[in-house]
Amino acid sequence: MAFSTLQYVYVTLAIFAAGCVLSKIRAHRSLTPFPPGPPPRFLIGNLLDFPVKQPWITYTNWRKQYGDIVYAKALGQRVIVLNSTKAVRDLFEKRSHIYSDRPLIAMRDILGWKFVVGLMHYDDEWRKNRRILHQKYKQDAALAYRPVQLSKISELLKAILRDPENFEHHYKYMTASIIMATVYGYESAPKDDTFIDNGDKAITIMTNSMFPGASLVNSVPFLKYLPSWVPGSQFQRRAEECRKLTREMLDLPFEFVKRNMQKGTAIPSVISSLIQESEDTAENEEMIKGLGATSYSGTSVACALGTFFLAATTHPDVCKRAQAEIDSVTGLRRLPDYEDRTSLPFVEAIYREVMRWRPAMPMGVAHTATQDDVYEGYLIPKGATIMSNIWAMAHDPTKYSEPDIFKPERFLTPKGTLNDDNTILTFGFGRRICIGRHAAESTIWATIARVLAVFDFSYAVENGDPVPISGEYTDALISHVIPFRCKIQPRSEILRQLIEEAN
Ligand code: HEM
Repeated sequence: MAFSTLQYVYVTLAIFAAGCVLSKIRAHRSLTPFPPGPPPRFLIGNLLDFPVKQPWITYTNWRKQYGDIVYAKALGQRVIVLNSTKAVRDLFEKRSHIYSDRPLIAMRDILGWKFVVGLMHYDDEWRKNRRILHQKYKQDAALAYRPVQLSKISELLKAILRDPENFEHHYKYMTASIIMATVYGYESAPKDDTFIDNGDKAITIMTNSMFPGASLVNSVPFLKYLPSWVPGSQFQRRAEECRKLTREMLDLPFEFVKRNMQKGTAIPSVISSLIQESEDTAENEEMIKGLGATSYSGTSVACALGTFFLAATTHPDVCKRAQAEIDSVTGLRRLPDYEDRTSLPFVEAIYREVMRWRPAMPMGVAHTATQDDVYEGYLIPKGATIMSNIWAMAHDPTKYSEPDIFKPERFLTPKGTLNDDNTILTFGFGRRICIGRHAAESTIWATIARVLAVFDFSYAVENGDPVPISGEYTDALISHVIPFRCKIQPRSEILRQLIEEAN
């Protein structure tokens, strides 16, 4: 059909108008500066500035130099680091319609972790998955997991009593076994459990690979097309191993539940209820597998527990004060329970301080903006990787004096009651806030209360000298204290008996 003269005029005017709008946007964008940041180098930008070791410490130092919002760029990847609670709340919460997406992290797909809700794009698939998981982990739903949590904590107390030197293995194992029991109705073997070991290895590879500086392919995504024998693409071999472990992590526990459901022996669990509630299609099956494996994100609980064991060993005064408080409530006749929580303000303060002092995910999980935005006069470009530096917020000296010191009293009023600072920053922000935070909190709080109720901590002694503890942490997205030695013993004979009788 031929255009009339009038149609030509309309089309020309429309193109002219669109051109004006676009050039206005470009002009606006070029006038608005990026936030300050380290000066880029020729061609490679800030590639060498992205730290691999303890990135949160470098980013916190950047705050002193460049402020609360820092910008860096390497090979096309734009990174914004938010170093203050205000900036994070302003963007991730007040403008959550723009800031709830996740950046494209090349390693996510290469490692086979597309299914995990925490790394999905802000789209309908994420909405559907998040809604389902929310039903299973919201505050009142999480109450259902308490009996399993308490019984696994009792097993932990017994394991420490029997074999105190391996306390790290015991609390990590407990964390994983709570997930396996609640998510799959699966009782894990005391050690060398295939489900737990597979998941652990896959998560370790994944969380070590997620930061911008952790693997070159995160900055240069086309490297993923290189075969593994090409120098610089060693990550392909690691990825192959991770994909195999991840596939097993998705399939094996799911098949275990399905088999037991067919035999009529399945223990009720998150996965058995999802199977019952959904239509039996291949698509649903894959989604349920992904939801099950997403729950492995809960292993960050172990990092918080590692911090608690570290603080308990290095702060005997804190333990003594907590124990006096617990004894006054339990009368040394029973273990503390969730009903005692409001009567134990100092134990609560320890929980808050454990989460603040060494946040398990010091850089949170990166968000991205779905459109260009301007904040405090700076351009936040669409698609930039935006990291919340939870470490910097939790160590802000204007809010927490002597932030590097473990001091639970900072959460108490002079009268000894709790103050109103009850936000746990390390669970993240906005629409992507941690789904499992209520379940995580129950496990961590009850472990702290029960372990302190029955055990004393001190430094391990070798040749008459205390064995020093470095107190250093791993560099990954989920950061764990480097293994250390300590001495753990029951506080008294009566309490030893209480541990042996606990169930
Ligand atoms: C100490 C323990 C935990 C910590 C520190 C933690 C921390 C976090 C953080 C920082 C985020 C990202 C928030 C953001 O984007 O701003 C997150 C997301 C998430 N967490 Fe946790 N988490 C913990 C335990 C758990 C547990 C027990 C589960 C069990 C289901 C869980 C499931 C999830 C899921 C599914 C997401 C993704 C949410 C989304 O992207 O929509 N987490 N968590």
